[in-house]
Amino acid sequence: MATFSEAKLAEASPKLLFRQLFEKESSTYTYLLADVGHPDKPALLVDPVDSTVERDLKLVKELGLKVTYALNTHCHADHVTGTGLIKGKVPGVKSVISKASTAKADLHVEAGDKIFFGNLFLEVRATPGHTVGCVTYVTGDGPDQPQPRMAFTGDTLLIRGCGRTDFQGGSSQLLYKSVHSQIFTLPKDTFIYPAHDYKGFTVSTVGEETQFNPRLTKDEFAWTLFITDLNLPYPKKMDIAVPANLVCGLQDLVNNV
Ligand SMILES: N[C@@H](CCC(=O)N[C@@H](CSS)C(=O)NCC(=O)O)C(=O)O
Ligand SMILES: [Fe+2]
Repeated sequence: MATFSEAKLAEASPKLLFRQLFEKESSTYTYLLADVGHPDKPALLVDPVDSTVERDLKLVKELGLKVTYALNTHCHADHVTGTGLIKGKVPGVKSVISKASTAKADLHVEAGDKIFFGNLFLEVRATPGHTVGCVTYVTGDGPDQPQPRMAFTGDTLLIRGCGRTDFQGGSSQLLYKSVHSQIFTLPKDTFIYPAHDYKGFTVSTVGEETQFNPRLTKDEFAWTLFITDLNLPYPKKMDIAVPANLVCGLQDLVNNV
């Protein structure tokens, strides 16, 4: 006979709680997702920043959620990830990043992998180009999963923009291919949630970006000319951020061991 909690779990229908959080210094978005239809309210954080971990975990506590995973879309160059700090503060949280990133984490993911939180999940799409290990996390496809779908594109696709391709194994050819084959092929109503915004946008859709993204609507020749002539200064924190993010944001602890 099923116990009360097993029966409750079997009955539980997935229900997404979603919050978009912003870190001003690096213009980074962190996303909080939880299955609040599940008795444990399991949650995950995508691209947390070290300086806003306290804020994010306070919100998690207020909402009665249980964080199980802290994910990165890639090894960031402009800010230090909060995943290591979160692991230290919330026992049991597993850090997640792509295998191709070569960064330290509890879980290394590849294309097609699914990360479950309750009865909801994010699916991994490999979207290299901004860095060699960039991935896009897409909400699940299926009758119980939230619709329209949501794509957490990291720095691969920004709203009306995209990530630079001039460091960390970046490749303009790969970024173009990743966006066109892995993101623009999603249903048109799929929401685009990027890791940064420098222009005041919060959300877009696949349909909007396929029409209005000034970079990725170019043909491949015009795109290559454009992106190779971008000439952006390197991120100010790059020399601190990249080595720290290769060890889950815990460079100081690792160096002091
Ligand atoms: N000024 C910022 C860094 C800005 C920057 O280079 N952003 C990256 C994403 S973070 S790795 C990028 O790809 N930008 C594309 C663009 O078109 O702006 C700093 O100093 O941190
Ligand atoms: Fe980046």
